[in-house]
Amino acid sequence: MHNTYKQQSTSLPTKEERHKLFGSVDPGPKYKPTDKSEMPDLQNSKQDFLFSIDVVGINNVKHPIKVNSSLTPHEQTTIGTFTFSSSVARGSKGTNMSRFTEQLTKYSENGFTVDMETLKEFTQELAGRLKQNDAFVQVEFPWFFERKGPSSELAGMNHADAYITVSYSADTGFDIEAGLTGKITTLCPCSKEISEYSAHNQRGNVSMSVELSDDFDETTMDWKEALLEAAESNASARIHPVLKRPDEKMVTEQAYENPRFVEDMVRLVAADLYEYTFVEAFEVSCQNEESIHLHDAIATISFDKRIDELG
Ligand SMILES: Nc1nc2c(ncn2[C@@H]2O[C@H](COP(=O)(O)OP(=O)(O)OP(=O)(O)O)[C@@H](O)[C@H]2O)c(=O)[nH]1
Repeated sequence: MHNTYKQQSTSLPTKEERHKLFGSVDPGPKYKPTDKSEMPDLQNSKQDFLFSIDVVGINNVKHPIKVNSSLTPHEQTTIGTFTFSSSVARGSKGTNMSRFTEQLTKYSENGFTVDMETLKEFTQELAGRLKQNDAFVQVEFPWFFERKGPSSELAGMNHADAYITVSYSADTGFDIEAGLTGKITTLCPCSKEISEYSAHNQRGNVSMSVELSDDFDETTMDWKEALLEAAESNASARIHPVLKRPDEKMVTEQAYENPRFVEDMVRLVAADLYEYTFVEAFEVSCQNEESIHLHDAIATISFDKRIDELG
């Protein structure tokens, strides 16, 4: 099969000869077992290895995933970037790293739909597969959603970067965190105030991490849409893939009517997250890519409703 696209050439040495030319050698004698049952299992050796390990595993694992969404498209295939880990006790040498990707493959056999219930099941099962009391899974993915121009209603695709983390412990159960970074337009209030005309603006990156309440039900509420709305509805303007002139005029004027400092952004988004009943604690950051500087402007607020009080 592979020969069908190869040019028949007599002017070059054969491929084997070429490999030897560049240093390949014949295999030497081999004495170590090739049967798995006869191979030493170093990572499972038991001894006092001085310290327990908090986190051991693999990251930067890219895999296709399916994501459901309240916005169009309601189902999409995107790329998940996973981190898998667990702790390892002082008396064990290491983890069994093949089991992380082995389980990912099992879940992917019929298409891996990443939602919180499935990830909880995945994480608990992973702890069992690793023979550990705990496991941790994080998946980050670009989440796509349709966005229409405000006047023309011409649609295009935007995306935000979303993540979910699930920590499982046989003793304490699950901890779930979700987050989203969405892009927005901000127009500088100072620039608007002091200038005879115009105002400089920025592309802002609003990053939100939320701890979800125990009774959060993903089947009745899409947390991705809620976080995106918290970022975009408080911005000077939303970002659009397709804008005709009437759209552009509306977006430009809307930004001028709603100027925002980076501080304004984090405070306004914090207010929305504070009002969301499904959020127990949150962190919101904004990073504005300045158009009149080479540097960015940043601000962050952290708030835990169980501990912190307003005022
Ligand atoms: N524990 C550990 N494994 C590593 C590390 N780096 C690579 N590995 C690889 O992890 C793989 C082995 O995974 P295991 O799950 O222990 O393989 P196994 O013992 O055949 O699998 P089980 O039968 O499920 O126990 C090998 O390919 C190792 O080389 C490391 O830093 N620590």
